[in-house]
Amino acid sequence: MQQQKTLISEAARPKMIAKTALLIVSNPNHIGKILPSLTKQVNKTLYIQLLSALSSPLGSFCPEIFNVWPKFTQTISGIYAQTLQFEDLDVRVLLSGLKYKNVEYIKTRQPIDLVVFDKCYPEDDITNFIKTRIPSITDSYSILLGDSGEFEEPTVDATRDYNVYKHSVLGGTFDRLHTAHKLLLTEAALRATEKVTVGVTVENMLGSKTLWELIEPLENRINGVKDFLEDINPEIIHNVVPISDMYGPAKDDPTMDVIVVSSETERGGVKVNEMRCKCGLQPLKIVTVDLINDPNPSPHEEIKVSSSTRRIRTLGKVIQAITPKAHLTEKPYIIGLTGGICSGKSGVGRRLAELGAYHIDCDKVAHFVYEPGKPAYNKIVETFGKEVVGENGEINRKEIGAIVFKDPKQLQKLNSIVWPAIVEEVQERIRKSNADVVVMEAAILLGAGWNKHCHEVWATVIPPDVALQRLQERNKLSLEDAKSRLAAQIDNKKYIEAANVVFYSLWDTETTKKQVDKAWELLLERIKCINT
Ligand SMILES: CC(C)(COP(=O)(O)OP(=O)(O)OC[C@H]1O[C@@H](n2cnc3c(N)ncnc32)[C@H](O)[C@@H]1O)[C@@H](O)C(=O)NCCC(=O)NCCS
Ligand SMILES: Nc1ncnc2c1ncn2[C@@H]1O[C@H](COP(=O)(O)OP(=O)(O)OP(=O)(O)O)[C@@H](O)[C@H]1O
Repeated sequence: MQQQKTLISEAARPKMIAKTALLIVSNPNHIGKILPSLTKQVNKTLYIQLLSALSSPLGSFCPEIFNVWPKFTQTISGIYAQTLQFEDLDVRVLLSGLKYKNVEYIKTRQPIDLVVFDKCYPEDDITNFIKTRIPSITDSYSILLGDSGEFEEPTVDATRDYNVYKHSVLGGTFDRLHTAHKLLLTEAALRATEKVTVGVTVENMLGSKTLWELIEPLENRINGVKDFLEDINPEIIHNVVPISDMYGPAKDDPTMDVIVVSSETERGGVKVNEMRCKCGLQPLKIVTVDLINDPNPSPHEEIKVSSSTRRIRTLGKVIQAITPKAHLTEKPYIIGLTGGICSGKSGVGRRLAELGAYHIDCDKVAHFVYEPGKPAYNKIVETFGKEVVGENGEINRKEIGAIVFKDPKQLQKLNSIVWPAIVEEVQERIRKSNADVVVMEAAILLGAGWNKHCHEVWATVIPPDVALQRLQERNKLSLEDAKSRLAAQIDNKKYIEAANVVFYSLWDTETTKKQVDKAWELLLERIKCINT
């Protein structure tokens, strides 16, 4: 039989990057050796199946620990720990082969287009294995073979309790499902013979979290948890429900046996039990998982792996697909930059100008079109009367503000004069600039509907309490005045919903600059793709 010698190396790379790969592992301790090159070949999901847990023609090992599922916790934590630095890859360690004897098929929800073995096997055996064991394989799959797999006995912590129960429970926000979440869910699945219940926090529990506005909608978070559990252990029931307090269904469900927490939420587990006692129910067994630390936290990021860090890392990147607008020409590429008062728009605009964009501040353009002899001047005087003209012949903006801010109809009239004049002036400046990239900065971008003139919308946000403080300091306003200015604008969530890219100027200006520099670099790549 001919031995296939392909190793994971530059030469052996399949031509296409796979969306989903399945790694069949005989040595879970050495996955870290394969991952750096493997992560260049797969860009979405990496399933991991321990070969040693399968009855397989490629060889099967069945040491004593495979009869007690929760003993896998340490092995699986070890596997995930080796994947931590590849956070863009969705890694999923499959449990069915571990929990149930004589499992023959490796079932995955995503179709597999690359199969990787950490060891060389005869070619015929591999082909046969793939055909008979992986029903979700695509027609055009590729194979890679590594050379790190010789089975090593997994380590087991003899002091831990490895009991299994019918029904396990856990809770969380589960925003951007990360490695620590996956380990908690895995522990819950390993402990349960029949059912896992997961409580997912609803919006009223999220307000204190960093960048809470970027937390995914409840439905997405629930679906993320369900999808993961269905992949790793489809054989048990997954009951994933919204919770609006820290107890969720765990406070009064008599069928639950065990709650899985981390060392930071252990106290929550104890409180759940206190509540159960009040309801006359048995306390839940508490299984505590250690905290997992982030391999490379930056300043302002948490030491532990966390969803907040993942949210921070999206700043400057595209968070919402960019819809092509057929009515816009490819060049210049126009970015609409918007955000609330004192959110840092001007700072971001200035940095983009330093990087090479043609920056137009629409506030300044508005001042320009009000000037005597400029497009809006005569119409404003015709509409609002000579009273709005000051002694110097210029429009008195305070005077006109007093008229329009107490009467929405008058405001609408003013906007219908000034907005088109601004757009016309902006377009004229863009034409003259001959720029490749234009940044059109406007607080009212969304309200005025100017986003239709932009290829992308970028938004700056800060928490309302910080905006309040900055506004008082910068504009020398009283607390009351600053509050009413803030109350009049749309909230951060609306900006974020409309934005393709978001900046958060909460920290020092250097951190904001880094977000902008990243956004610029990624933008240039995008535009290059469009132009080539
Ligand atoms: C109130 C709760 C649910 C809110 O969840 P939280 O916002 O903390 O969720 P988050 O998505 O951040 O984390 C979910 C779970 O993963 C754990 N976790 C998060 N990061 C890490 C990490 N780096 N390492 C280990 N565990 C981690 C959390 O401690 C938590 O147990 C939670 O904190 C809690 O008190 N849980 C214990 C009680 C419980 O489970 N109640 C609901 C039962 S249905
Ligand atoms: N990253 C940052 N860290 C600390 N302070 C900042 C940061 N960015 C901006 N600021 C401060 O916040 C205030 C508002 O910034 P800036 O003027 O850029 O906001 P803006 O969105 O353009 O405001 P407006 O629309 O109200 O004119 C300024 O006083 C600025 O110094």
